[in-house]
Amino acid sequence: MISLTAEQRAPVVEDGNIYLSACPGSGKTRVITAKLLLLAEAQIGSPRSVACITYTNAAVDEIESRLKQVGSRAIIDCTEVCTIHSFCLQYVLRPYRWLAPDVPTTFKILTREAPEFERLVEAVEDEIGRRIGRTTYEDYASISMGLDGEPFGPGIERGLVSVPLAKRFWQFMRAAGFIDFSMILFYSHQILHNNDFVASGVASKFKWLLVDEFQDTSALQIEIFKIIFGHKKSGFFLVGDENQSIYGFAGAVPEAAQDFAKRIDASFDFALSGNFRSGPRIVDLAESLIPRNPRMNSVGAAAAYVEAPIYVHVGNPTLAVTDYFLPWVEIEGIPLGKCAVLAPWWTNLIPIARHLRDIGVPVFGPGARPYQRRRTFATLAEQLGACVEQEHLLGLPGVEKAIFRLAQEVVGVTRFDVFSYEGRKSALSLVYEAKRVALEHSGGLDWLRTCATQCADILVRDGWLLESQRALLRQSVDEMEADMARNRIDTANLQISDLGLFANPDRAIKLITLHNSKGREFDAVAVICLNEGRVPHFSAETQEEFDEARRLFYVGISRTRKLLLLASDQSHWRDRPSRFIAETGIARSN
Ligand SMILES: Nc1ncnc2c1ncn2[C@@H]1O[C@H](COP(=O)(O)OP(=O)(O)OP(=O)(O)O)[C@@H](O)[C@H]1O
Repeated sequence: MISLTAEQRAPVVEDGNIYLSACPGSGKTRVITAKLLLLAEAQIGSPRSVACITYTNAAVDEIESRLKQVGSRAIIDCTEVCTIHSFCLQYVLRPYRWLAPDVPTTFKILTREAPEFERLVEAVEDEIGRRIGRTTYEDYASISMGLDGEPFGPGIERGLVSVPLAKRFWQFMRAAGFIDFSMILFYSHQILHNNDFVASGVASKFKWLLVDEFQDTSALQIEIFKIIFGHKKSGFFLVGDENQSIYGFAGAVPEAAQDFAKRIDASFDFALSGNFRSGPRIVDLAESLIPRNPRMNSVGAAAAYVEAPIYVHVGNPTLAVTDYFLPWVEIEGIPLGKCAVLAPWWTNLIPIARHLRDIGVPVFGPGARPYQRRRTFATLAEQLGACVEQEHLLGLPGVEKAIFRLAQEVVGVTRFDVFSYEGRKSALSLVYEAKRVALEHSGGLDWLRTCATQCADILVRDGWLLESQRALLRQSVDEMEADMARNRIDTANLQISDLGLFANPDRAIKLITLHNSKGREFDAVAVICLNEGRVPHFSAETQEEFDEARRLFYVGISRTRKLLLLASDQSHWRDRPSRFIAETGIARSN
């Protein structure tokens, strides 16, 4: 069974709809898993299930693996752990696509990483004779379809993508047989809203819906939940932290989340205030920034962490990492793989990643890869690079996933049989070949070139690639080389282990944006670029925008267990440290 504290157990054993407010590090995942087990056990023998809807695929994996450790087969069969997008795909959009005529018949999901994404953006920009700028792709990637079917998001707000252009992009997307993540929600909502029998079917299937990170639920998701709730067959267990709501720009509406909880008459009597992650000095700092009621406290092993947070104001952000953070983690004996540098934007992280790589510090994050991740051979090469170094074969599932992705991208087919005996044999052949090639070519680039040719032979032989596609991997290595030349990488010194690092980042320091750090934890964290104009962003005008920036800062500082370094710098607009530094009351230490 899962061990819980009294405050964790209380909402688990309570009946009825609940909105659980939970502080950072309070074990939300543990509580949700315990609740899921309890509710699913009651469904054994009935056709109904319990859905647990989480924010990311990583959270799905974590809950599923915990379930497998503690739940019986019969219980697990009564659960469905998924993101809201896969929930909608599985129970609404795939089975009832014919009720949404705008959705292509056999649609695929367009992600930012798919090569078609950039091609479609280019087609739209071509039409108006505009050249692709530094941020064009990201501007398009930031756009979502709202409840009313209209585009919204930072790209629109900044005026870089007009509404007609966004709609043209969507038109091209659908014509090419794709929809994006926001469309999954939009069309699912449309189907549920217009077709009572579909909504009733979903509500009948799920006795309970457990929703994690409820504070960042978008208006569309809430409308979907409202429809399901309207059938009066399903209960809701909502878990969230209103102080960690950071996705307003992407459509999250914290007040709408609270309104929904009130509408379903959820009990607000439960709160988690024990933080198992961060030491008391870090908790005090977070409390100065955003006081909670009840107050957050360090509990368990975290209560014994003694280090106080440090604040520095330096010449540039890289110095904060090299001159303060790295020496500190070394003195404290914290492995690099358990450290993270967080910044407001990924563009802040790129020069730091490059510098750290140049001085031999293994890094994982934006700008760390010397070539573009979406290159056809990149993922498989990285997985194989990781296996070359290992005696054991724990990297095999990673190789299988890479073959799966490759077949999907290149051949355009979904080959689940990769995860069978045949796939395992191919993966093993690739690993042995990669190891053999490494004996002959120890330099990263030579290894990459030879491996691409040999791997293509194996993949064609085993039927994962077509004969006509044999040359693609080798061509992809040429593209990777061109990327590296553009990035002025010293390819003569590229090691196989440099490639392997991206498949197996355990020993690398993580460079992450504040937004992407949500839900993660590290032993040591440096939050950098804490200047006015960055946090809060210079475009912030309304109180709500300032409040969201404060919450973003709060998410960042609450990711660490032991060490916290905050840094502002002189390289930015007016050099003024973020107002939130003063709000924490932390003294200037240099
Ligand atoms: N009852 C408990 N006993 C011991 N450790 C616990 C307990 N509950 C949670 N923890 C530990 O606390 C840490 C934080 O848990 P978790 O990651 O679920 O936090 P969270 O509430 O999701 O945090 P955040 O919202 O900040 O992401 C984990 O390392 C977890 O193992």
